[in-house]
Formats: sequence, C-alpha cells, structure tokens
Amino acid sequence: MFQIKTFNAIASEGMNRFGKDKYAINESDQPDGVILRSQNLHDFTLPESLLAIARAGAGTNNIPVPLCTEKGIVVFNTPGANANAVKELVLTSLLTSVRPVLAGVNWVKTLEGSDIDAQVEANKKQFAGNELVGKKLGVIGLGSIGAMVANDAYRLGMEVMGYDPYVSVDTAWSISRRVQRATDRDEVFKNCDFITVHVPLTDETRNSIGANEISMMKSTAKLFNFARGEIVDTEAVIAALKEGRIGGYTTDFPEEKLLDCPNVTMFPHLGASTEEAEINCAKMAARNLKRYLETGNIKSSVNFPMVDMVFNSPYRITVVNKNVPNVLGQLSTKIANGDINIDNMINRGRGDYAYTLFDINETDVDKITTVAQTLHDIDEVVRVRVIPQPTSQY
Ligand SMILES: NC(=O)c1ccc[n+]([C@@H]2O[C@H](COP(=O)([O-])OP(=O)(O)OC[C@H]3O[C@@H](n4cnc5c(N)ncnc54)[C@H](O)[C@@H]3O)[C@@H](O)[C@H]2O)c1
Ligand SMILES: O=C(O)[C@H](O)COP(=O)(O)O
Repeated sequence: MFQIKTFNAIASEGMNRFGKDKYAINESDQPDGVILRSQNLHDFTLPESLLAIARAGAGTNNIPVPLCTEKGIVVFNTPGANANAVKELVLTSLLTSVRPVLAGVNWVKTLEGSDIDAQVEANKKQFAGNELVGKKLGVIGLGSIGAMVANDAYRLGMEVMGYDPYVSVDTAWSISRRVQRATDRDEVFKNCDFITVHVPLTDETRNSIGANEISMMKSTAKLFNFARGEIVDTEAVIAALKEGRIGGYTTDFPEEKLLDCPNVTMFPHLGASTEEAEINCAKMAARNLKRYLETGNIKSSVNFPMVDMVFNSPYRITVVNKNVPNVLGQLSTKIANGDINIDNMINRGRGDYAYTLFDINETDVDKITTVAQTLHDIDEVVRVRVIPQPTSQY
C-alpha cells in the first residue's frame, strides 16, 4: 500500500487515479508521495519515507527542490497543463487594461430611475478606451504560457516581440514566425506598450525587473506579472507608478503595499484557477506520481532526469546516487556478487545526481533485499528501492 499525502484541494479527476487497492490517502504522516498546489513546503520536515512530490501546476518555488534532490526525492510538475488558463487571464487583463469596461459595469449597477438609457448615453464617454490592434506586446519567457500568449496576441492584431534565451526547441517550433525575436531583453523594455513576464522564479529571475528595467519603459507602458511576485521589484514599480513613469502594473500576486498605489490591478492568484486547468494538472500530477511509485520511471521531473524503461522483469532495483565516476561499476559488481542477473538497465545523470534502473531476472525476495542493502551501503548512494513488476505499464 502506498501512502499519499495531499496539501491543497486536488481535483477528484486526479485523485481518483489512486485506486483504493494500492493507495491510502491522508492516512499517514510517513507518506510515500505528496501531491500539492501552492502549499509552501519550505518549513515542512520532509519525512524519511518520502519518495516523490508532485506539484499540480507549473511553479515549484514552493518546494525545497535542492534539499529534495539531496535526499533522493523526485519532484514533478505538470508542464503546460494550466497554460491555457493563464493565457486567457493575461488576454483578459490586456483587454481590460485598455478599456475600463469593469468600471462601466459597476457604474451601471449604481443607476436608478426610469431614464437609465438616457443616463447611459450621457455618461458612457467616461468609460471609452483604446484598442490592442497595432500596439506592441513584449513577452519575457516563451515557455508553455509565454508562447501561447505571444501567438494569440498576434492573432488579436498586436505586434509581438518575445525574449527567451533558453527557449526549448519544442516551444520554438510552436511560436508564430510573426513573433519578433529579441536577442537583448532591453529591446523589450524600450519598445513595447505592454510587457508580460512568464519565467519561473529562480535565483536569476528574482527581482530581475527592477528600477533599471522600469527606467527603460515608455511612460505609458504597462507591466503584467502572472509569473511570481518576487520576479518584479515592487518598490521600484510603486515609485515609477507614483511618479507617472509607467502606465500600470497588473499582478496575480497581491501585496499590501500595492493596495493604495495608482494604476495597479491585482488578481487573487487566479491564473490557473479554471476547472479545466485544475483537472488537467491533477490528472498529470497523479500520473507522474503513480508512474514513479509503481515503476520507478520518471517523466516531467524538475530535479531528476527523464528515465523511461519498459518493465519486463519480475523485479526492478532503482538507485539514486551522486553523479561521480565509478558508482555504476560498483553497483553492477555488487548485484553480480549477489548472484543476480541483470536483464536490462538504464543510467542517466542530471547535475550532481544520477538515477539508475536495474531490471533483474530474480524472484527470491530475500536475496534481492540483501543485495539492495549492499547497494545502499555504497557511500555515493542516496536511495535504493526494490519494485515488483506492475500489472500495467505507464
Ligand atoms: N499565475 C498563475 O496561476 C500561474 C500559473 C502557471 C504558471 N505560473 C508561473 O509562470 C511560470 C511559467 O510557467 P510556464 O508553464 O510557461 O513554464 P515553462 O517552464 O513552460 O516556461 C518558462 C520559460 O521561461 C524561460 N526562462 C527561464 N529563465 C528565463 C530568463 N531569465 N529570461 C527569459 N526567459 C527565461 C524558459 O526558457 C521557459 O521557456 C511558472 O514557473 C510559474 O511561476 C503562474
Ligand atoms: O505555478 C502555477 O502553476 C500557478 O501558480 C498555479 O498555482 P495554484 O495551483 O496554487 O493555483
């Protein structure tokens, strides 16, 4: 029986994938797997039992990923599963940033009397706005969300400039050739009427939009942040807004100090909050976690390599180890010394750690357990698991 602990509400379409025959949900403080959304795990003591954490969403900055890696805990996310939801909210906020339609709707609710139509026609000019067509949008970070925003903004008639020095080949193929490529991020700040940021929060991106970048923006330009609050230097934004040096700031990450600042629009972290995105993320997170627990195969991990080997032997030994020379040699020697034959194996490294699967032609559980212990005794080995052949492949 695998123990799963959940944080946050995870859509039942995902949780239902953990069949009652093999999984118990929230019944133990020593879980094998955790599934969560934005819950902050930085202050959570990672239990020794924990094998994997699945983030039903994109950003993993709420998880202590380096510590998990050192402990051999695989962290997954759900690339692209909520991208359309975020894209639609970005487009909504672009459109509503140029037309004060929400103010107009709220104003209508205050009207009284039988001459409402006359009041409307006399006053509607205060809610007139502008159009997006022909305006220039800069997209920083052309991943799952940024690429969709860039393509759809172009379809809406905007000129689009994108910046992403690390863009993946797959995403690059999906971006319209009409999206202009910026090789220097400054080009985006200097030239665009709207700038939207879609990068992960990392040491490199934290506070990466600050006073210097804001000073390059047009005085009418608007900044949109649906990525993470910490990417933008809020103090620099407030100073620029109060002095009228930029046109507006829209963020999905409210902060108290922004509450009384002019030209700020804040959403209560709603980017991924659609029924469709929540279901997509929950299903993908559950699949990632189940696959790893039941087969040892890894897909969509942010800290371990992708490893996918068909499981055709009675048992599989999985090993997380430091990525240094001669560990693989020691592992295979110890398995051979235990008189166990290896049917198939795969080894992949990622950064300072590596992951190896050995499919073994052996059914004697005591013999396998003894060998697994000898593997665990190797200094560079972090974690060893023994997995019986599952009834289905993933
Ligand atoms: N508001 C929300 O509810 C919500 C929902 C989903 C994601 N997000 C945030 O948006 C981020 C992006 O999500 P995604 O699904 O597009 O992720 P993604 O991994 O598909 O895309 C991120 C892109 O950023 C690029 N990048 C990384 N560092 C960069 C840098 N310094 N400069 C320019 N580009 C850089 C990467 O190359 C990649 O193409 C997430 O990490 C998360 O923080 C927020
Ligand atoms: O990184 C993400 O996927 C988003 O910030 C969504 O977070 P949520 O799952 O808490 O809505």
